[in-house]
Order: sequence, then C-alpha cells, then structure tokens
Amino acid sequence: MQDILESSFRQIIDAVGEDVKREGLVDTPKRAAKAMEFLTQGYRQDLDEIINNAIFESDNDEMVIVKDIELYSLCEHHMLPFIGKCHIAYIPNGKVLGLSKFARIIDMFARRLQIQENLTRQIAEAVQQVTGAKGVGVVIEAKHMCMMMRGVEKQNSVMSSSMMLGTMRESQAARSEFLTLISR
Ligand SMILES: Nc1nc2c(ncn2[C@@H]2O[C@H](COP(=O)(O)OP(=O)(O)OP(=O)(O)O)[C@@H](O)[C@H]2O)c(=O)[nH]1
Ligand SMILES: [Zn+2]
Repeated sequence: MQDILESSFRQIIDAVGEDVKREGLVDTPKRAAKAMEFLTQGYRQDLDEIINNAIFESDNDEMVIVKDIELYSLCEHHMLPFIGKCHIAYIPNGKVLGLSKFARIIDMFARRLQIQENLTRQIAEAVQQVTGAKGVGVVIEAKHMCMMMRGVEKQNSVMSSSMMLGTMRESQAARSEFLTLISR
C-alpha cells in the first residue's frame, strides 16, 4: 500500500509541474503516503477491536451526551478535508460505553473517504450496535475545504447533519433535550 501511494504521489507532483527531485520534495511522496495511510486507517479497523469490551453494566437509563468531539475527515468527492465537531447522545439500556470509545468510533468512520450524511449515520448505527441503547442521536457540524479553498469559495457556511435512532427518533422530548444541551 505504501509503495503504491508513494508512486502515485510522485506522479501527482510531476503532473502539477514540479520537480520530484527538488530538495524540498525528495521525501514528500513518502511523507504524503504515510499521511494518507493514516487519514484512511478507518478502512483497516473494526468495531470489536476498538471497543475492546469497554462496555459496562449500569441501571442508569437517562440520556448521556458527549459533545464537541473534534472530527477530521476527507470528502469523497474531492478528497479534501472536512473538519468539525460531533455530538453523540444515547439512552442506555442496561449498558454504558467507555467514554473514549465514542471518539474512537468517530475516528474509525471519519478516517475514510466520506460524505457528512453517511458518516453521521454510520456513527449512530455503530453506537446503537455496540450499546444496544434505547435511542441514539448524532449531530455533526463541519466546514468543508472543498467549499472554502476552491469551488464556490464560501468561508462561513457550516453543514449540520443529524441521525436519530430509536427513542431519539420517536420522542420529540428526547430529541429536544439533546439539541438543547448541545447548543449551550
Ligand atoms: N451533501 C454533501 N455534499 C458534499 C459533501 N462534501 C462535498 N459535497 C458536495 O459534493 C458536490 C459535488 O458536486 P460536483 O458538481 O460533482 O463537483 P464539483 O464540480 O467539484 O462541484 P463544486 O464544488 O460545486 O465546484 C458539491 O456540491 C460539494 O459541495 C458532503 O459531505 N455532503
Ligand atoms: Zn468535497
């Protein structure tokens, strides 16, 4: 994988009119390949492995919210970054998830080529799958470099997407509680 990425980046550098042998660029294909491998490592992870059994019994059945988790992904149309925050809520059903695992779930799906809507759904479904929660809600707010650095070049628009499952979808009160708490 490293070899293929490295030679592809060499071709890109050449195609944009640069000299691959120029001093500052000699190691760039190798560095860029390593960076791209990291930014797409979500393809090589699986849910069981990252959760590592960090699921604990609890009789708390009130909503748990983890908000403002940073998110870095690559848009699947331009392979440019989109960057923002993810908020997750769930209503436990006898089991709670280790706190750090929400960030790990986000990263596992964000470090792939994505559109924001699908990323939002995949995170919600994964939380639902591992916790068996009564309800799960995920909101992502992100800025897309493909809209800022190129194309329409709009610097201030933020895309907001949400996915609600179970009680979070059915109950207006639960949904409002989540949305109110994350907007504070
Ligand atoms: N819904 C959604 N759209 C996205 C996301 N990331 C990028 N896009 C959009 O995907 C679309 C691709 O449109 P195309 O017309 O095929 O590509 P393009 O010519 O590069 O489009 P422009 O960005 O308008 O220049 C653009 O409207 C992007 O803004 C995302 O996460 N969700
Ligand atoms: Zn894009």
